[in-house]
Amino acid sequence: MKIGIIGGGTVATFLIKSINVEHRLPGCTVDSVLLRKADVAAAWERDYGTRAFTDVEAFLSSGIDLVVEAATVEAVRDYAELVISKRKDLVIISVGALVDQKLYDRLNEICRQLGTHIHLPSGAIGGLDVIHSAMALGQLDEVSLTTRKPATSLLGRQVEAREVVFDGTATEAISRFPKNINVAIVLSLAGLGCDNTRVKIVADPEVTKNIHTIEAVGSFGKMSIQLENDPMPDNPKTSYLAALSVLSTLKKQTERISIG
Ligand SMILES: NC(=O)C1=CN([C@@H]2O[C@H](COP(=O)(O)OP(=O)(O)OC[C@H]3O[C@@H](n4cnc5c(N)ncnc54)[C@H](OP(=O)(O)O)[C@@H]3O)[C@@H](O)[C@H]2O)C=CC1
Ligand SMILES: O=C([O-])CC(=O)C(=O)O
Repeated sequence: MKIGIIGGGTVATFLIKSINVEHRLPGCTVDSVLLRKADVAAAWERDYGTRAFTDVEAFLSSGIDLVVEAATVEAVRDYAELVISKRKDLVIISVGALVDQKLYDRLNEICRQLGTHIHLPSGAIGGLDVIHSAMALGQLDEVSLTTRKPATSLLGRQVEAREVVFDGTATEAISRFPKNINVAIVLSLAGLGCDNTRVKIVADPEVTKNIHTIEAVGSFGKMSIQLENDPMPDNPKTSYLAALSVLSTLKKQTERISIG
């Protein structure tokens, strides 16, 4: 499988090192990367021997089978439709873009017409399997997410004491914190939707981890899961688990037996 990555930051670098340098996904290579700056593209070609493009059409024509978006919610808005229209499967990690129901419906319809697939990794959280099962008969009553992160990751400044910086719906949460709460949108899409999923975001001067607590109630019973995620050293907003979840999603594409 020939993979193309959009973005050249923390997750993209983790992927190219894991796949092309450490050969963690046999049969897969990152062949192309789409970046915004020519000097960064030149550095990627030099450092990783991959092809790096600043033009999206050239990137999509480079013989890749599947595209991983590892950039921003804006990049999803700009490129997702084009990628799947060229019959490339797409992995989206900046899931927050899909809070836009019109974009979601358009992408879904193109995939249906062309037989392409969009994969949304579980990212920095867990428990989506439970939410999915609960939704099989639509019997999920409540879902909530409480995210506690270092204040500097959320606000770009330190705070004196623990502070609730947001309490509302997933829809509002992602518009306020587009680089910190993509997890709320994947949770919403699996469950009750973005307007019916409660999100609380807490800036904490004490924590060094990204802590996500997910609670759900339905006909199955109750779920409560807490992740205490180690951050990526290069971008503490992003949890290591989020990068691992993209790698795991790619691995699943190569397997014949699906678990979960
Ligand atoms: N679903 C989940 O659970 C999680 C999702 N995320 C999301 O994953 C995404 C990637 O995270 P991370 O790698 O840590 O972020 P980084 O900020 O480290 O990297 C983002 C990269 O994207 C590049 N970029 C931005 N816009 C474009 C564009 N239009 N075309 C090509 N490249 C672009 C930036 O390059 P430059 O600005 O230099 O051009 C930068 O290199 C983020 O949106 C993040 O919020 C993160 C954690 C969890
Ligand atoms: O990585 C995390 O812990 C969560 C995150 O940034 C996001 O969902 O955008």
